[in-house]
Amino acid sequence: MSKIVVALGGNALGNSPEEQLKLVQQTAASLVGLISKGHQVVISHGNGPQVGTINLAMNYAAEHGQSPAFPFPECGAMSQSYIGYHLQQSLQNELSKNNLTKEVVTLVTQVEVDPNDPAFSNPTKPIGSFYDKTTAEKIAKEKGYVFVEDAGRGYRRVVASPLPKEIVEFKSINHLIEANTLVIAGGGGGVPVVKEHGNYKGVPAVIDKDKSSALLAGKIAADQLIILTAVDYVYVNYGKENQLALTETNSQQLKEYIKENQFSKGSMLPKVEACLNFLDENPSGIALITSLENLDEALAGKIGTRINK
Ligand SMILES: Nc1ncnc2c1ncn2[C@@H]1O[C@H](COP(=O)(O)OP(=O)(O)O)[C@@H](O)[C@H]1O
Ligand SMILES: NC(=O)OP(=O)(O)O
Repeated sequence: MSKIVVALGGNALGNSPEEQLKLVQQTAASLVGLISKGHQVVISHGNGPQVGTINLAMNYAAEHGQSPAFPFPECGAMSQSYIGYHLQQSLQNELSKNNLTKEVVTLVTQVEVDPNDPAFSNPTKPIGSFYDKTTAEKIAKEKGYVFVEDAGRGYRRVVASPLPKEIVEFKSINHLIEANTLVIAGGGGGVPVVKEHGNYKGVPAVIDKDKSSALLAGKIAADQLIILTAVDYVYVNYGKENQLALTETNSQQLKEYIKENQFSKGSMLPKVEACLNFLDENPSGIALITSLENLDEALAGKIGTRINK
């Protein structure tokens, strides 16, 4: 039996609640397949597009006098319950279909960050929709948001993405795992909080969920970290004619590729860094980066980038 942390990419979860539910249902079938083989699975997920959409909607309602203003950390918490609800329901239905008895729970998770993290003055985390350059420039002017080009897919608003330091609810997550409950935790990387005079306080940022998932995987001594996104492999020379899929690789080789700037900031780079962090914590572990839609094929060893220490 292996202990496996599976992190679902926010961008791989579609563009609407309907698309997301369909993709989550499909992934739930693969995850329950793992559980039925006796593996212990812990689930986390991203929230980039979702928290951006929630924030946009809340700001719009507030600007039109139809709702009070909702701070950014509250939007992060909403994204955890929105995605957690889809995951929870899909997993419950799939477990029941397979005659498996297991509790499923989503834990609203706060993750402590350093208030002096330099990330607060250098936004890198893409959130919300993709825009063309002209529209992005117009919104940036109107709202003061920062936009960047995101891995060849268009322009997106970026927010600060401080490093995760501590998972506030870690003990509860661990109790639930030990009680054989299927836990969904650390959604959207966790709602970022700082400690002020001994009290936690939410801060406007989006923690990279791959980094939080790696932290969680290290803390529970997971054997595997599986990062599910929109591409089947990590590539070198991504998007170029000589693009090459990495099937088996290791920390040393990936560090060399990072030096060559092979992985885009705010998308593939944090995933690769998260895998390196996990393998530093657990050198006998395995990290896998592959697509959400083809998880079964990846679990069968047919696709995906496998990373060893
Ligand atoms: N070297 C690379 N190999 C594979 N994908 C890359 C690479 N560089 C950038 N990407 C982009 O990174 C994306 C995954 O990051 P992102 O969309 O932020 O993930 P998530 O699914 O966690 O939301 C891929 O869909 C791809 O567009
Ligand atoms: N929070 C986070 O890392 O989200 P994505 O997976 O959507 O980038």
